[in-house]
Amino acid sequence: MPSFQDTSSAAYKKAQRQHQKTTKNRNNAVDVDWTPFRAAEKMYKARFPPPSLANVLDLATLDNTRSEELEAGFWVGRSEAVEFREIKLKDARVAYAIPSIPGLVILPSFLSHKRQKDLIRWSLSSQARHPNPTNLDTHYFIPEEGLWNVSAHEDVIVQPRNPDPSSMPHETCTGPRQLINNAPASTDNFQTMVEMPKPPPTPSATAQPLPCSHLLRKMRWANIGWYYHWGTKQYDFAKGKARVDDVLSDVCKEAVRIIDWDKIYNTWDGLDWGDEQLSWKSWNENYEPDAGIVNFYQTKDTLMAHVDRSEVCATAPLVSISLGNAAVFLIGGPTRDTEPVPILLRSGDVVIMSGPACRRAYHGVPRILDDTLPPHLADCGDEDWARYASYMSKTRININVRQVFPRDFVPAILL
Ligand SMILES: O=C(O)CCC(=O)C(=O)O
Ligand SMILES: [Fe+2]
Repeated sequence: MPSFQDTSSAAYKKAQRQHQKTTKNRNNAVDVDWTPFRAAEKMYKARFPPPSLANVLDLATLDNTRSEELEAGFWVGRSEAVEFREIKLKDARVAYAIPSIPGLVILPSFLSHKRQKDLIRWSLSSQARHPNPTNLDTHYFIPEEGLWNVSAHEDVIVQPRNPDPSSMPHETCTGPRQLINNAPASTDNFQTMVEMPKPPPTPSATAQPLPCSHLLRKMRWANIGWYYHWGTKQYDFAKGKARVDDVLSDVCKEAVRIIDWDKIYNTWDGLDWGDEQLSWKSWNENYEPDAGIVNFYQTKDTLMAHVDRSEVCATAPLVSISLGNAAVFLIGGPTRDTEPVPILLRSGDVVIMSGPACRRAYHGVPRILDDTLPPHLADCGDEDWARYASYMSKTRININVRQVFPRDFVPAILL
């Protein structure tokens, strides 16, 4: 048993004291915003008592080749925690569908160890840099080569943008991603969305000069493809589109193509596909990712419940790649009132969120599980990997890739 779960250990007692100190003056009034989703988030987020993972679906426990990885980390869930359906992939491997969430497909350990390393390298050294915005660009003069590449040579001090403090609302650059309820995008409101002003975000008045290595720990996201405007929660199509890297695009297409979507959707009638009726029949041929985000989580970071509804296509697969430390992922239904299913996502796992129900399901990441970096990503004496291993020891990366438009919709802006 890990020491923080052993009630007689010093580590447990220390956590208990800390918990008592921080909760001493807390107002215990009934939380008016209480929902089943919020309750689950709170439970998995808690530092004390540490959450039990007994109800968390951990598909890695079914795979003997992952036992070393499971033994190296403290946190393990259960394969019996949630009902699933096994789906044979076209290459004889298996994926898992969750009957309560139509369109959710989990491909455990889909990426080889080498591919995981390649995508971690790509995230930090190729994607989190100009011309792709990151959360830090608004607030800091980030060097064009990106923080990762610059700090390989010298831990230079990065200067804040220092705006006129009297002219803007207070905003910080490090907190969790701000998630507000935006109207879902669709082909009907596309033109209105394009015309809506997208003012640049305001730099923080309080950002201090910081060394690259320190700022890297504050990096939360890097943009992929179509530029996302966080202020309006809409894509800023007028800005054009950055290239989606071929390697990433190929990984995502491979994940979508290896699934026989008939096996997924044959069992589900009654889903409301709107104008995108039977669109899954052609995903194997025409799925094409063109936008996304690389999420960087440090072990204390969380991602609150949200729905990704900025894409004009509301049903095409969203491919979500997990790298580094493991996490608890929660996914529920169309409101926060649906009790979410907890799923343990480990490095190399791919999740596909597809179809009208799953793409509109609330989901979030309440917990990054510390000390779960798998042995194959740890420092192996390879000089080139050592810096990645050190950064990844406290990090989870999620590459979240989307197709913005339905295949038969060609917006005027693209003509
Ligand atoms: O980190 C994850 O697994 C999910 C990320 C996510 O939901 C998002 O980027 O919209
Ligand atoms: Fe999401």
